[in-house]
Amino acid sequence: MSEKTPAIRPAVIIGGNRIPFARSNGAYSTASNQDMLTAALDGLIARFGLQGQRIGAVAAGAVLKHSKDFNLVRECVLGTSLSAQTPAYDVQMACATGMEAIGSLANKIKLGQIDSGIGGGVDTTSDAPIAVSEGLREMLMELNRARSTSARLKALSKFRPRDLAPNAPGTGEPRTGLSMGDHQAITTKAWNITREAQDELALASHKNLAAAYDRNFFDDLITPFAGVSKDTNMRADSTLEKLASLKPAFGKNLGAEATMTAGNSTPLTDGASAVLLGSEEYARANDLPMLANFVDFEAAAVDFVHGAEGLLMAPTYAVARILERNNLTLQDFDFYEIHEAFAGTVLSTLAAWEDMDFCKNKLGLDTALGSIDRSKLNVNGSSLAAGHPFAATGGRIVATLAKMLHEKGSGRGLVSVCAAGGQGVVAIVEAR
Ligand SMILES: CC(=O)CC(=O)SCCNC(=O)CCNC(=O)[C@H](O)C(C)(C)COP(=O)(O)OP(=O)(O)OC[C@H]1O[C@@H](n2cnc3c(N)ncnc32)[C@H](O)[C@@H]1OP(=O)(O)O
Repeated sequence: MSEKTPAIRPAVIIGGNRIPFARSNGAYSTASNQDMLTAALDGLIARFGLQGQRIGAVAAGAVLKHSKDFNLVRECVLGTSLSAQTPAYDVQMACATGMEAIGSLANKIKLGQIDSGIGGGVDTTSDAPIAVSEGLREMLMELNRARSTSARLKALSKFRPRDLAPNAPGTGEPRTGLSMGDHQAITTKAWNITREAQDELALASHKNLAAAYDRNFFDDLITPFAGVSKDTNMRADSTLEKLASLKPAFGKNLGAEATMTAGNSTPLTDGASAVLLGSEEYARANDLPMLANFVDFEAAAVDFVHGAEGLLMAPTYAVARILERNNLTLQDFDFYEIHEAFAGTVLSTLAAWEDMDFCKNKLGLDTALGSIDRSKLNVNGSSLAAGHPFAATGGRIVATLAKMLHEKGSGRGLVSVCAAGGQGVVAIVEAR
């Protein structure tokens, strides 16, 4: 190490805040990304007394955003009581946005570049950006440039009624045209994941989330927003019988083998989250709690376009690499937070880690990573129950896990988040 290389120091998770997540076109149907992320930040600021503070950096993002939100996160910061001298930037890595934002801030803290940071994300599918068609855009741009009546008429003459059809974003992968659910249906079938196993995982997610609310676990992690105080997708009264009765929503071409339903898939969701990180010195100087250390994170990507791997399987690769780098085994964890994009995603991921061929031939390991103790998986519920506002999920998971580790007083947690485009980000968090 050269004399100028900065020393690596711990990045500490101080705490988090999110607004309750709401099903799309429901309670937050008139709220914008800016409204929701600002609310999540406001709650964090109030909880930790950050009013007027210049934070080292705020990093967050949204998967779906309007063009007017080109500087979304900085605009949100300006709408809060943080010092206006707080720099902010947008991050976008599909559903791994929140993880990537938090990880990049943790690295800056570790290197001594900043003392404090707020990472998170927001998304709304209720206020999804609807773009005009290419034909209408070209006509409007020409009209805008026109300097004479004849030029304006010429531009207007190019209008075609069909150009009024709007372009709304979908959950389709641009390179394959398949929805993420249809991609997962292929993977779910390839790994022989049964409908029953998916429904059981979905039910456990709802029951675990409801139990966490019942023991007031979320009291210092969530602030109400727009009259909502709990995740609106949560169904504490869901049953295996009801889940078993639902029709397939994805992989319908698989006929009797189509196992993915609205009950074992995440719903489209609106929401926002924020997590405060800092150095130990910052936390001590500001009399703030230190819940856990954000130890390390790793990203991976797979070639799903040519069918070499399932769209949402990148975390299996990232986990193999982060374990090796940290000299850990898959069993060295007290909690596993595996984002439930679909129940089939979690179960395919677990099956892959248990599979000798996959671990040897795909992950390049000597042996299988093995199985995990399922009683340590998503113990306070996950995305199937809470919902999944794409970029906000990472912040929800990191804040939840840090609090779980703090309550336990020791141990280590593994985070795994899959993302569109065949990507994934995983992380290790440790109790202090
Ligand atoms: C983005 C990334 O980078 C990576 C990722 O995370 S990938 C994941 C991205 N997310 C997605 O792709 C979203 C996928 N989800 C969807 O598109 C939609 O939610 C969906 C197509 C699955 C379902 O939509 P929908 O038809 O509107 O569902 P919804 O009406 O709520 O539910 C259908 C039925 O299931 C029932 N149901 C749903 N969940 C239930 C539960 N847990 N228990 C009991 N019943 C349930 C509902 O009550 C409803 O029943 P009825 O017909 O009797 O009223």
